Amino acid sequence: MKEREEKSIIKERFHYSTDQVIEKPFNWQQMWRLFSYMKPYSKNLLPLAVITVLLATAVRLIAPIIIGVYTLDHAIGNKDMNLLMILVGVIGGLYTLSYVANIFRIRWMNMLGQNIIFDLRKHLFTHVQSLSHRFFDQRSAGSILVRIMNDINSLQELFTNGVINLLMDFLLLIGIIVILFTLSPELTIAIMIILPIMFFISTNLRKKIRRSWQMVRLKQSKLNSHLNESIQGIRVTQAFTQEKENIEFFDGVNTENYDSWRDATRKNAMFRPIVEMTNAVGSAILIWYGATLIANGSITIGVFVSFAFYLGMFWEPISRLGQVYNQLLMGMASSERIFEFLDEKPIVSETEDAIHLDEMKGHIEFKDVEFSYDETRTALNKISLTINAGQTVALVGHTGSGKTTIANLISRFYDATNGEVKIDGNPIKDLAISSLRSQISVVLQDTFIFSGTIMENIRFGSPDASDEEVIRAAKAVGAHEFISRLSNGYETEVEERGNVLSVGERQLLSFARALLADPKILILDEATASIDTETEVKIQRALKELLKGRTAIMIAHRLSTIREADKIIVLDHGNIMEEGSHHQLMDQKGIYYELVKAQYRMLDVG
Ligand SMILES: Nc1ncnc2c1ncn2[C@@H]1O[C@H](COP(=O)(O)OP(=O)(O)OP(=O)(O)O)[C@@H](O)[C@H]1O
Repeated sequence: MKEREEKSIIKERFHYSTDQVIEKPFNWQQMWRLFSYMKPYSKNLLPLAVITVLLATAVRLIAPIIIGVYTLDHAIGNKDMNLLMILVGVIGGLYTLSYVANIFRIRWMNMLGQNIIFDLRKHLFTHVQSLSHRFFDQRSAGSILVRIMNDINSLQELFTNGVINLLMDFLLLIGIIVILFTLSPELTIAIMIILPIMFFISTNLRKKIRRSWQMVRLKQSKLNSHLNESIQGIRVTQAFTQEKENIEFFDGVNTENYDSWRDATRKNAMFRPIVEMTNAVGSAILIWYGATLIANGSITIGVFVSFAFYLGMFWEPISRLGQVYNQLLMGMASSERIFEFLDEKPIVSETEDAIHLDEMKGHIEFKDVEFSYDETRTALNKISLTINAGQTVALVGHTGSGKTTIANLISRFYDATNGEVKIDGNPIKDLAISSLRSQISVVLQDTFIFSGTIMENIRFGSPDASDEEVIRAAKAVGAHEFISRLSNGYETEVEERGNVLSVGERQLLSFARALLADPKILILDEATASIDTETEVKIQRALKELLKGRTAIMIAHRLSTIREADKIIVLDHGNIMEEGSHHQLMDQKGIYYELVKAQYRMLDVG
């Protein structure tokens, strides 16, 4: 009992919520949208591939008649050796043509498939880059990765083989039916009896197959999300010795993934045998009824042989169409998920006539701004504040009081629910996002370091900066010293997230990165929290110089760092409680005074 309880706790630990199975019927509009990715190739690769398909299909359709009716009935039946030789030559020539056409078909189709996948992945990545913070708040990184990698990969087979097979098989099927009817309508009708049975079985299976492929994607996404989180959080896991529990949870997710695959492939595997069974029934009918027709003189042996050839070919496109249909179903499930992302509009968007502020001054105004991340809680409550250009303003308050939210609204990572944010007198919604953000630098406590060299990391926001400028920025924030001590100095490679650097060193890097971008507005969100006091003093000194001519918003819990700010704004539960300089607020003996006193008391105790 206890064991079961423990297990359920582990099961309850991770939640990956947003990737539900999207249940929609087969959707032609979506199909059309997917195929529209072929459009850029409609003048080169696509027509070339279609021509080769038409050639190969035509050869396959003509060959059985030549072999059956012409060779058997005419040449061999009439012992016409000349005709026989000509026919052998024609058959040889046709097969050579088909062979060459197939080589090119495969080459061109692969190129077409790869190009479409390349375009689609680029489109999706570009789109995801433009999406607002809210989108990423609601999804795990792993589930986004699945869509950009796995879902797009699953379309590869469809575009490389599926689409063209669809055309080829469709043409073959129609061609064969027309030829069979021309040769012997009654024998054709006899064989066709099986078609509806087959159709009925396959349509029933279709729905189940489609749903199970969707389930596979869902489970894969969950597995990916969990993997991503486990690896990123491995240090915490090990510190709390939760490896065993994590492995157990992973086993659960991995098993779910395995089971979903097994279920989908099992249903998938039923398709082919059904087609082959009906093929066998068709052959039996042909032999029995065909023999009767030969006996009563309705058809010749040549027609019978041609029929046998066509029958062999007839089931091939049907069976392959079944496979293509499965590919289509998988493709539909994936494309539904891809299009769901592509249809996601950036919540923060700009108007067509957005203003480009080339020389921002840095005057910020909040007027009755209300904001909530979700419907349940208010993060900011009718906030009004003014920050003059060039001022340094500190935001203080308890955890969760709304400091970062104010910074988020200034960078326009979110839009205010009510009220207005203005920069240099312009409503922020009227500004071009790139012109706004390129003049704002944000330094967060959790600094993101990209894989690459230290030099590249500092240069991240200002790709045109010279090495000298990078070094100057690093010196200005006191990062030069530790960088010089690294094995390769500025050329030292750091891995993703900069795990080889200390938190403080990463912080210094992000300072240099922010300053190099030469912003008009600098937002420092708990930026000096991980830096030792000595370095902080250095940075404070450097900052004084660097903040000249810029508007700065400093968010700090360590109140000693913000004493000299022009203005201190005290927040509580999304409301502004106090506003003024350090001395004014100390005189007021309000919340700020209490916070400062509390910190001094803590220091005294320490
Ligand atoms: N992405 C988010 N989605 C939903 N709620 C959020 C999100 N970010 C913050 N919140 C909530 O909004 C409120 C204000 O958060 P905010 O990050 O602005 O606080 P803060 O004052 O910066 O806190 P801290 O000092 O801990 O950084 C909090 O209640 C927080 O839980």
